[in-house]
Amino acid sequence: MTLLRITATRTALRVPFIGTKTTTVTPVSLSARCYSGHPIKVTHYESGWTADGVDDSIKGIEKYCTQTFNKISQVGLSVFPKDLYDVIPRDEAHGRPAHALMLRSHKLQEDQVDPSVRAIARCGAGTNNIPVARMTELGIPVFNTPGANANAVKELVLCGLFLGSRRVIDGINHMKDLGKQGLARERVEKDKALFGGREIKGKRLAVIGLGHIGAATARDAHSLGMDLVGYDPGLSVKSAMKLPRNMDLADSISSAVANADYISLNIPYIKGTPEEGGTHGIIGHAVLRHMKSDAVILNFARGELVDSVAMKEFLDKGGEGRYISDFPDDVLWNHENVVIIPHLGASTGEAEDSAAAMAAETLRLYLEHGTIRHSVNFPDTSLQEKDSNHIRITVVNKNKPGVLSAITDVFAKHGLNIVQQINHSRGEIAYNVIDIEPAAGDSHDFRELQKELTMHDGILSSRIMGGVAGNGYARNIDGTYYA
Ligand SMILES: NC(=O)c1ccc[n+]([C@@H]2O[C@H](COP(=O)([O-])OP(=O)(O)OC[C@H]3O[C@@H](n4cnc5c(N)ncnc54)[C@H](O)[C@@H]3O)[C@@H](O)[C@H]2O)c1
Ligand SMILES: O=C(O)[C@H](O)COP(=O)(O)O
Repeated sequence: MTLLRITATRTALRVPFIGTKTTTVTPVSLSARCYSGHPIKVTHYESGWTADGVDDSIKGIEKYCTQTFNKISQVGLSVFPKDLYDVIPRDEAHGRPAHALMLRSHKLQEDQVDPSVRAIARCGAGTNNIPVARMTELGIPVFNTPGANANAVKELVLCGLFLGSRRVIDGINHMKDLGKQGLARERVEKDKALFGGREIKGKRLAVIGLGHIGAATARDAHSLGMDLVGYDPGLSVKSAMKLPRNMDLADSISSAVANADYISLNIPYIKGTPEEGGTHGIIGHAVLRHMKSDAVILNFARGELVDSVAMKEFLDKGGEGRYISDFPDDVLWNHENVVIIPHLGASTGEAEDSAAAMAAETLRLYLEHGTIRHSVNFPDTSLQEKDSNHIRITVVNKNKPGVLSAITDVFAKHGLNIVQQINHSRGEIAYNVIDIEPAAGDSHDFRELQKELTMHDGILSSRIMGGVAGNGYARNIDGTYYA
């Protein structure tokens, strides 16, 4: 743990040796925090992740450790400066504690989240592979990368539109069969009648979910001459302004899909049925019965949104309906009116670079400055760094009465003046960024301050920032102090 006792003057912070190890760090390794260019001495409190014991495995680590699940773009990972971050694949970490986790579609288990993990970043949009509700209980922000891969997905949705209107895949497979038999030239003109299609111009597209992907799909479909209807009960003003001007907006999924020739699903997967507030199986019998028998359903959002059995019944009715999906499906995979793609929506170099870079920048902002943006469970929070000798402390607490005043009381008790602070809440959680500026000549016991702060009943964790990277974090796990 960092910063046990600090003796401050107006021009420099001097930290006397108290713990087992002393390091002198310069402002460069302080990740651009502002200590007016004066080197400060930081003492570690190396207790490891037990209340009192010392864990040798974390001694001497003076960088943030970001661990990756899935293959993450090197362009994105290069956002982490090498002097401040070690970035290692999880299966090469050999028990080294992580400060941040980065992943794509890996299904994260709670036991893969070390007690040292301060943040998790999903390089992509959907966070249903992360136990977000549990991370919120543990006070760990989960980030994603809104819009970073939207263009890639939109392009594959457009590809799906064309695949759904022309029997291109069946035709390609047929030509392979004929080629094998040496009959291609002889049969092509006769057999092409088997694979006739229709045009998308003038057809009606229903876009369910008008966020980054849905809005971009609507814009391009408009340029292709399609007639548009959308449904999104949470439509943001920003997204609404990006929609084609003559797009109809429906007040339910059922009314959006009625009369639509194509339906594009672009909504998040949320556990639970629609009746329970989730989106599991949202495209089931109740919605499918409103669809035209030749409707083409494009699912580049999540497989679980569609009730596969209900979809099979719809496709089996003998109409020309089709289902194009980016996700495996045990029921529909070999249906003649189904096209299954192996989750390729975001698999372009551009999208992988952009999502990884955004995730890395977001993690850096949080780890180095305490800033929160693009989080799916924490409130947006940003407090501009003051150009002075301040020390920044962040606190994650339960959003309930009395905790904020308890936090400020601890600072007052330690004779520390808060020069600026911000407190934002979201649902069950609240987050504070607090800057203090010890008066000239004062001596403060930061180890005790952090323990008192963190062990308050309503507090989940705290960080004293600006010391050695990776240190300065303490958690209150069910009344036990981990630092
Ligand atoms: N195939 C892929 O590789 C791939 C890539 C990126 C995203 N996705 C999926 O697509 C989803 C959307 O991505 P995005 O970047 O557009 O996200 P986004 O957050 O920008 O947009 C999602 C929109 O859906 C709306 N919405 C939520 N629930 C709804 C409901 N029940 N009915 C109608 N609208 C609803 C929201 O209000 C929001 O506007 C992601 O959650 C993810 O599951 C898939
Ligand atoms: O939600 C997403 O962003 C997509 O499903 C992409 O997932 P991937 O990064 O595993 O391709």
